[in-house]
Amino acid sequence: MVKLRALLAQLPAELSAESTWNSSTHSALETEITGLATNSWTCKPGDLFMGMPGTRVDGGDFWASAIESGAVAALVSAQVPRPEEGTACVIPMTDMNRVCAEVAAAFYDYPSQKMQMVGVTGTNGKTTTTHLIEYLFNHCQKATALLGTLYARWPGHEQTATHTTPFAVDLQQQLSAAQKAGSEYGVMEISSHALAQQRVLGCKFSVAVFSNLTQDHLDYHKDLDDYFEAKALLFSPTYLQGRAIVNLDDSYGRRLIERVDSVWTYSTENSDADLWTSDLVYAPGGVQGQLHTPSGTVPFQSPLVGQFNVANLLAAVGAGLALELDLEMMVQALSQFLGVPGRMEQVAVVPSQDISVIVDYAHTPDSLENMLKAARPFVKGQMICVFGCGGDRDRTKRPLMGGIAASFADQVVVTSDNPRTEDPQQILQDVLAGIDDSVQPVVEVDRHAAIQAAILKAQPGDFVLIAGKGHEDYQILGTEKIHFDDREEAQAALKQRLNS
Ligand SMILES: CC(=O)N[C@H]1[C@@H](OP(=O)(O)OP(=O)(O)OC[C@H]2O[C@@H](n3ccc(=O)[nH]c3=O)[C@H](O)[C@@H]2O)O[C@H](CO)[C@@H](O)[C@@H]1O[C@H](C)C(=O)N[C@@H](C)C(=O)N[C@H](CCC(=O)O)C(=O)O
Ligand SMILES: Nc1ncnc2c1ncn2[C@@H]1O[C@H](COP(=O)(O)OP(=O)(O)OP(=O)(O)O)[C@@H](O)[C@H]1O
Ligand SMILES: N[C@H](CCC[C@H](N)C(=O)O)C(=O)O
Repeated sequence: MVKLRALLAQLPAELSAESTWNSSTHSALETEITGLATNSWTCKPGDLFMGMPGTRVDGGDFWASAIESGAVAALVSAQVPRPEEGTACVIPMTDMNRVCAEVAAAFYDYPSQKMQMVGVTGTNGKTTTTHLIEYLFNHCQKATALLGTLYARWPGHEQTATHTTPFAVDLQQQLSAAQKAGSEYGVMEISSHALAQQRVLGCKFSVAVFSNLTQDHLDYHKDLDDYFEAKALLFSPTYLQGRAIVNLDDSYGRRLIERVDSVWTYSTENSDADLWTSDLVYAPGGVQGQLHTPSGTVPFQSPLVGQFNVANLLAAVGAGLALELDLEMMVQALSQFLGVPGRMEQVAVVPSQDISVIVDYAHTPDSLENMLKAARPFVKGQMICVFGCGGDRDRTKRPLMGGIAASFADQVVVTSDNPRTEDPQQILQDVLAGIDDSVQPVVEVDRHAAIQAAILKAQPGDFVLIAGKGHEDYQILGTEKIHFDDREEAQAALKQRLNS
């Protein structure tokens, strides 16, 4: 608990829109704040309400409802109409995103600065790399918290995540709980949205990883350069106070290297990098080779498949070495790390089936291509790709993904992903626009029927790759969220196949 006056005193002066307090502010300033809220509906007595400007409404306009629910005071954008003096404590501020992050970090007493933090950004690979880091660090006896797309977890605790990077209040609350539960290290996925919206402000990172930048989120970012600039923020002194670990094989990674002082590069094949691999042998059971690092060269083996996963493990080992973890111990742990739910996850039934079924979270052009290329060497028969594209998200990636599926798979089944509020048929048309007329994809708007058809029609030796939803256990149709899990759907279809 902290008095409002003490909390506000920690904010940079330029965030206050007015230099003097009015009389209703004075009594609130001496009141203890017991919690923070950014939603008027969930505001509790003793909370400080922060009204966030959104795309639909300005949360600040709901200060009256927050105060009625017991908020001690409200911080709002300067343009929000305020009450008459003496009625309620509503304080105008200049940049609510920044205010929210700074207040949250101060309220929870800067938890990230009591841990060694690793931030991972990039279009693809964040979830896999953060899981690898968590696994390697814990294997080296370093209690580590993980915050990302799937969940937030630390010793003795796990909760499902709603966003890749939590909003500032949840983020600081989770870091504080993780630190109090004994986490000495923390690893986080950091989305470009989070950086653009300053959700992570107040966090300091000892290590920041850049995996890659390819097309996604052009509904939110103006263009790829704008998307890159958002990701590059993580490597500025505002956040990074240690070493950058950057993918030398990625063109935006090479651009980033020019901007950072302390950097280790990694590459799956380029010996100019600080961490790189050679003598790679890929097999259905994983990959093995030589790992070259600033701490020496060692043989390694991993059950993960695909060249992109070699890049992910290089990034994870780099982060560990930057924090002085033992190379031999990390390499030993690599051989035991089996993967992440919904990433190249094999679906199997008993008795064993005559086809392979893989569920993967590829939902960008680059990851779809990587996934199909990684699987190809192991496909005896035909490679069948079932996929769709999310609604209310980057539309320009749809035809690109259609073209990639048609080029790299033998059969394409175009279906729905999470249509959200868009017309599902229109999304299918956007995907089909990228598929050459000579290809004849199966088009089935119902994802359940699409998965079932692909699995039932597959011939012995075929590979069915179901892309886009990975670990997700829901489907968003309109504004409704229903239970839907690609792995369960595939299992049911495989059982039907065995019984038919
Ligand atoms: C584009 C974007 O980031 N939008 C976020 C934004 O939504 P919005 O602009 O529609 O919000 P709004 O409805 O106008 O409301 C504004 C504020 O008023 C408040 N409010 C509203 C009504 C009311 O009665 N009372 C009240 O207090 C709301 O709580 C909110 O704080 O503010 C909302 C609440 O803070 C967020 O939930 C929402 O994220 C949406 C759900 C979202 O999907 N974001 C995605 C794109 C995202 O951030 N994704 C990245 C991952 C990307 C990756 O794959 O790399 C992530 O980090 O997860
Ligand atoms: N380093 C990589 N480069 C390219 N593709 C990758 C890489 N790692 C994983 N992929 C592919 O991208 C998909 C998503 O991987 P992952 O969940 O690790 O990425 P992410 O960055 O966390 O994605 P998101 O932020 O959208 O949750 C995987 O299922 C795989 O197909
Ligand atoms: N974090 C990503 C996930 C996309 C997953 C895909 N299944 C979809 O719904 O488009 C996003 O919000 O763009």
